[in-house]
Amino acid sequence: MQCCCMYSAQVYAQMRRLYLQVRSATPNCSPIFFAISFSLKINIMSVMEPEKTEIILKNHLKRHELLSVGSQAWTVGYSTFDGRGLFAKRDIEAGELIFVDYALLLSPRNSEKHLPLCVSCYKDKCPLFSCDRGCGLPVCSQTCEDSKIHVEGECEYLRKLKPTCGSNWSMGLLRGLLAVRAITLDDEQRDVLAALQCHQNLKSDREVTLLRNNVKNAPEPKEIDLMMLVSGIFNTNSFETFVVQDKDHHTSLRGLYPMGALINHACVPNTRHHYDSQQRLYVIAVRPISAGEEITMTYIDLLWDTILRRQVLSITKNFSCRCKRCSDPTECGSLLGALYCAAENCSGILLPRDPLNNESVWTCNKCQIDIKSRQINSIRSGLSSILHKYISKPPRKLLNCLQTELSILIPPSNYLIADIKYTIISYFGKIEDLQWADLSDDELAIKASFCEDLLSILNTLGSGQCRRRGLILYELYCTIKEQLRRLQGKSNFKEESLILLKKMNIKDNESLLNEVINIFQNDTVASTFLNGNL
Ligand SMILES: C[S@@+](CC[C@H](N)C(=O)[O-])C[C@H]1O[C@@H](n2cnc3c(N)ncnc32)[C@H](O)[C@@H]1O
Repeated sequence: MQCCCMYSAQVYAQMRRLYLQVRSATPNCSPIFFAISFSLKINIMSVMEPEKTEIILKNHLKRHELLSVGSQAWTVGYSTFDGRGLFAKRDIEAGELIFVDYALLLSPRNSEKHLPLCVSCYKDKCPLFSCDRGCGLPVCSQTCEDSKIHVEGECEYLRKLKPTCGSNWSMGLLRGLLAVRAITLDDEQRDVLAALQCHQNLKSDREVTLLRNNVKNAPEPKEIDLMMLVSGIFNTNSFETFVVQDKDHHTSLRGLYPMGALINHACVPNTRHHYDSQQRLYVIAVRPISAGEEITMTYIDLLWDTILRRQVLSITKNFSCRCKRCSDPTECGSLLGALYCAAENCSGILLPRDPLNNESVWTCNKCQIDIKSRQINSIRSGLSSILHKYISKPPRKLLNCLQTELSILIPPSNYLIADIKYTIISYFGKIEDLQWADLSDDELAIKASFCEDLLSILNTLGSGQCRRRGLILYELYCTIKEQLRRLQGKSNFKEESLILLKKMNIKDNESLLNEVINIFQNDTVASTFLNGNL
């Protein structure tokens, strides 16, 4: 879902900004807010029963000729997480495609940051003009203006409402497009919509207001009800999807995928997902899944610690995660949340006694001292603000801070350290002034060792063939390729290459690339950064 990983330096920087915003915003959230959300109970009464849901989902897939894809290894059932979920009907192998889903609704994101773009092809790097029919939306070509989906959908409805923008196109209408598209769904599509969960407090009038502010005739009350319902369903279930424009550029959209919307979140999920060029959603097993096991995906970042993951899920998705990883103080042995013990001369680490309780004390594994949650929160806020100061520094400076100050303050297993390592591997060899030729041999070795550290965290978590593994493996592959290239002129090239690969515990570099290719097959976004390797 929001996991949504992209991989250009520019997009990574955007992700970081969002991440830091969330991170700095969460400590200020009222404890009452968390108390309310943490007391949410399993509510199986408010959702459609599994059997009926499954019939509707199958009809939806049939309509888009996707029912036979993936040999129907799934079924719908009640979940121990909340409501319904998808379950394996038989054993599923690692790497197996479980299903392909078609978006019931696609919409541009409603913030100006992601706009403007053409409402038909979703491209944003082309000149946009107002649709000649007078609907007030931007298009980029005659073909886009005449596309059936546009003409018979939002264009016709908007003209009835009489847009106020005259012969121009309107940013407000573009931002509120989801509300308009909700109205254009046919009966069968509305049946699918009715099968999806809607958190009442995730309903938003944002799109409706944008629409009303930009038309002469207000939508009817029952239309507004439907628009509000769709906003709630979207905010409960939507995925971030992408339209690839060129190697370095893709536009971000929101998509409602009925099958995807039935998958619950786990902090170590058993699937990964990606999109093809028609924004169809592919869900693939990252490890073997046994018959009867729930099929899960992650809505957020695997490398975050429990406190951050649960806070973000609570704020953005309105539920409190109680998965296996969240319930384990060591996070499956990864120690991503560990903090240094503050007691004098103690080299132990602090971990929560009960990670599902926000008020839990934290205990040192050496001196057994107990630290109250209030103190833990202030240590975390302090570390976040220190990191905030460092994270905008140029990557070489950041590396220096990591090796000096930060490594004294934060245990090596902590997610903040993992996060900085990920930032460094994303920049070294990839951005201006830090191209491969600019990196010293030592810097190459550091990048390789950071890749190994991050892969080791993922192995400890048991996250299988996930996308993040693919991204890190690709960085490792490129780094080793450059290291081998530098050895080429040497007389003892063969021996030194073997020593290098042995040190990394790798048979040959091409096997890394093969694993990357395996993970990213058919993934349109990944193919843009894999430089023709797919
Ligand atoms: C995309 S829907 C998943 C399907 C949903 N359970 C249903 O019955 O339609 C997301 C919602 O499912 C619930 N959910 C998903 N993962 C969960 C988890 N790990 N723990 C608790 N609730 C979860 C939350 O209510 C969340 O807002």
